[in-house]
Amino acid sequence: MASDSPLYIGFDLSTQQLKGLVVNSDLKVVHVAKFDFDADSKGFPIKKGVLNNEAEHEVFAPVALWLQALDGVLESLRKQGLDFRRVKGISGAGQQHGSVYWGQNAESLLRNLDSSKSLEEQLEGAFSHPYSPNWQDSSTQNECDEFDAALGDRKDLAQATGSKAHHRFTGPQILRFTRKHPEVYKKTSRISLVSSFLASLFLGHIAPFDISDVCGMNLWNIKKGAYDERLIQLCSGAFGVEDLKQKLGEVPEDGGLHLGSVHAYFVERFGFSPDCTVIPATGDNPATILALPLLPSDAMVSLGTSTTFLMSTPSYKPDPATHFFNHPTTPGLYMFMLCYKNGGLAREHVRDAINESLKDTPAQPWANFDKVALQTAPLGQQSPTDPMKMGLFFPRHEIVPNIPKGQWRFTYDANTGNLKETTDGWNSPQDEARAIVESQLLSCRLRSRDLTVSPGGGLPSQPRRVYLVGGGSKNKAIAKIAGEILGGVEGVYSLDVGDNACALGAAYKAVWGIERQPGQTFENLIGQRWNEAEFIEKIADGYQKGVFEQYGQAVEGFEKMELQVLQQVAEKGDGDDY
Ligand SMILES: Nc1ncnc2c1ncn2[C@@H]1O[C@H](COP(=O)(O)OP(=O)(O)O)[C@@H](O)[C@H]1O
Ligand SMILES: O=C(CO)[C@@H](O)[C@H](O)COP(=O)(O)O
Repeated sequence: MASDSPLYIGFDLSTQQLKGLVVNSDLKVVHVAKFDFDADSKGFPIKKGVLNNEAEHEVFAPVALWLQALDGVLESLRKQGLDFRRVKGISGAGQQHGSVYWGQNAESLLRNLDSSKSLEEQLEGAFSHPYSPNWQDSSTQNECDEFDAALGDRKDLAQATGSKAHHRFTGPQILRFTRKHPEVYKKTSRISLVSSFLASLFLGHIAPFDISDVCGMNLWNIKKGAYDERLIQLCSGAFGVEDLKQKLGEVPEDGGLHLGSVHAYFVERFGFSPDCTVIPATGDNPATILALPLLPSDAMVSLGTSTTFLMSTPSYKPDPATHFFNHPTTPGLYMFMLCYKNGGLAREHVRDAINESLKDTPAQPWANFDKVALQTAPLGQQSPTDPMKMGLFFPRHEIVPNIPKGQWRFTYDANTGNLKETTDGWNSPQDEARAIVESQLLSCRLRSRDLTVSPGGGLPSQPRRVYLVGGGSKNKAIAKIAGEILGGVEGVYSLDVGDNACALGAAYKAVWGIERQPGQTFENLIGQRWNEAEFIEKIADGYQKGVFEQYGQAVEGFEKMELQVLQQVAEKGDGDDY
């Protein structure tokens, strides 16, 4: 490639870090920089990127932290030798659902950014509220109940917005905000999602919401392609519909829209070209499905702080247990998603417990976890007549299903259907390495089975391929178990970019936004340039006859186990009952 050929940057503003990844028009990665919130930030008492108010089940992140991180990542890219003049387009991905509350002076502070000062110095005062509610927050049960009831019940809400009410969704969060901080809400000029916040910084004015990420609010009526008036009415509380609509702003349909040129701050401070164009940033999960030309028969599992299961599909089949979003680039397609709060951090608890029980601190912290997980038989069954061991391991209030934190261990006899809550026969924590991975993946299989089809040849319904992405995708033990449980006729794959899939998807979105021909879809453009042999690697077998069917029986027990736990917590007046 010529030394002045175009480059594109995708940013990923996730829970624990901000990444910036640069690609060329051939989709090859040429630079990656990362700012780890806990390790690299100064002045924020955060842990794993967030702050907690346990008493109210609140989880939130300081917005100024992200300003510090953005200058930090751009500085790292400069040190790596990135020639910013070549960057033709920028897009991004933000952790979903988080909201940023801008003060009255926001537009003027953004417009007048001074390149001799840092973003943090200049914009610290641009917010009416210094914190962004995080997707791990579960403070909004009352508001969720009101959202579910607003259109009838949770099924009706899911039908309209793609999801039932969820604690982390922005609509219930805004409603709670109007009640907890009415004076601050009154002084708020605009509300951004984390994705549109990121785009706003580059633009130097407040960017609109993205057509996919807006579906994570419980406010957008997907089939109507507009805000749902009844939900806006509810969410605006005492402040009125027009006021809220003005705070939220318009939502352009085109995910490749040219929002405008990068602000002079970035031109003067880092050497961007003044005609570098900002393309809408989307949610981190929608961006992840853009990291490759994903087919409707494929599944992606993102093993980040959260575990998410993602598919691209032409069918809109909303259900209270799942999520549907508009596809980030392609009208007529949807993104199907399951999201587990107890993903990476829950697996880390088991990993640490195993290392502790072995009194070992291995150089590769996952070494013991992996060894034990692979030594354990599927479902802990030494022989087919043994009962299956299965459990739920939730150090945090879980989303799917809505169950408060806790641990539950069961045995299940698939022949008799007998399910028993017991720790008998469990060797904890060793048995939990395999059990926690199985638990997360059995839940994915249970909830995605209606979207998968038989690949033919008499094989059972399953994905064509399973792609693993996110921090946990480098773990071969998890990949092996994923293939055994989810299947995948062609196998389990990881992306060459490892845990940077989300930033890569954002960078590809920028390539598409700038280089597409009129009417050219994302799939078409990326599909033509995609170099499969170079970009992905098969890391585990997928469908294996026998074990796949064994896990098929386990799914039945797993469903029963969840229902039993849901009933127990409902009797205690905790959680809810879908
Ligand atoms: N070798 C590994 N095996 C399993 N999990 C891992 C491994 N390496 C990193 N992880 C997990 O990856 C998570 C971070 O994933 P990442 O996708 O980078 O985060 P984010 O959610 O912030 O985007 C950590 O919580 C960690 O548990
Ligand atoms: O809440 C969700 C999706 O609904 C999470 O997936 C967030 O989008 C944060 O993701 P990571 O930081 O784990 O990537």
